[in-house]
Amino acid sequence: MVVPVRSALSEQDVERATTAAAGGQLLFVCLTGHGMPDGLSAPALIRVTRAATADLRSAHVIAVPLARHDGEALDESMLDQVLRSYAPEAEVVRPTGEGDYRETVRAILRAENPQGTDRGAVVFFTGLSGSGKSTLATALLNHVAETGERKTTSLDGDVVRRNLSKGLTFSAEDRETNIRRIGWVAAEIARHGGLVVCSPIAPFDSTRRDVRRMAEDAGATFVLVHVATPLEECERRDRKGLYARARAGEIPEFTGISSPYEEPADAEVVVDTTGTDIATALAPVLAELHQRGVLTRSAD
Ligand SMILES: Nc1ncnc2c1ncn2[C@@H]1O[C@H](COP(=O)(O)OS(=O)(=O)O)[C@@H](OP(=O)(O)O)[C@H]1O
Ligand SMILES: Nc1ncnc2c1ncn2[C@@H]1O[C@H](COP(=O)(O)OP(=O)(O)O)[C@@H](O)[C@H]1O
Repeated sequence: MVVPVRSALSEQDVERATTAAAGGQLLFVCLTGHGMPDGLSAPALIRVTRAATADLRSAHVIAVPLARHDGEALDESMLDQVLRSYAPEAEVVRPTGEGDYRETVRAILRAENPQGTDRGAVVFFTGLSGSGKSTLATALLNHVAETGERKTTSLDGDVVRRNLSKGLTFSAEDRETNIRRIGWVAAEIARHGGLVVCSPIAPFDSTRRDVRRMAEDAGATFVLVHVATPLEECERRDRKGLYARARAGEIPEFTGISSPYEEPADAEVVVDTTGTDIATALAPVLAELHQRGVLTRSAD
């Protein structure tokens, strides 16, 4: 009997396979190639399969790096060939995943898929220069430092450009490289359970969506915050005098003046900081983070 495995086996799956094998050999084939394991990493798929079948005497667990292709029919026929090459005469038992999991399997699934504040998270502020991204990011980081609930990392636009992205320009290509680097680092930190607060301009919709995908593929919660303070207000603030210089033609490709900012249509939170204090502007961000389980504690 041969069992192709793409996700955790339930007790009922194992029982069905054992009954069908009627004392004969059982071969569990973990499909570990790209796109095959369902919601698990390849090593975790092997571990849960070993745990689910630990009590079986005549069972073997092997891993086959068969990757998912474009069509279901092709995937099925490749799988069929693979199974037949390992066990030419064997009947195939397909698991349903329905039923209960053994405690050892559940423990692995829990560790692989952390929930609540154990789960990594990326809070990504985007908006024009002077919109309030750094101020709100700092306020959020201070809030979390005060509650002591989670470990945090800040990836602020200006700071990243002095370190990780030193030497990059403000061309569209370099901005994209800059944001992808932020996304990659953020996803790696979040993969290990950290809370990452990013605050670059990130003017392009497609790059922001890529960053969301990177974070979510790392198993993290992603929250996009559009700091939607209008250009007129950012320009009125002109804290660094950059808008005046951009208007005077001294800074080329300045966001909002001579370089585009694509407003996000997929932001979880939108805040306009015009005429509001910082705590008021941060409130909807905190509400979203509490609602998503990223934070649970309140500052006193
Ligand atoms: N041409 C041009 N356009 C926009 N911004 C400019 C430019 N040149 C320098 N600066 C300063 O760089 C900060 C933005 O850097 P980012 O890395 O966040 O930008 S981007 O996401 O790569 O588009 C931005 O900082 P913030 O004001 O904190 O947003 C500016 O101070
Ligand atoms: N409610 C608010 N939230 C955030 N910033 C505000 C608010 N009201 C006024 N500001 C001011 O706006 C400016 C925003 O600057 P900054 O946070 O550096 O923006 P960015 O990082 O988007 O360039 C700061 O001088 C800040 O004090």
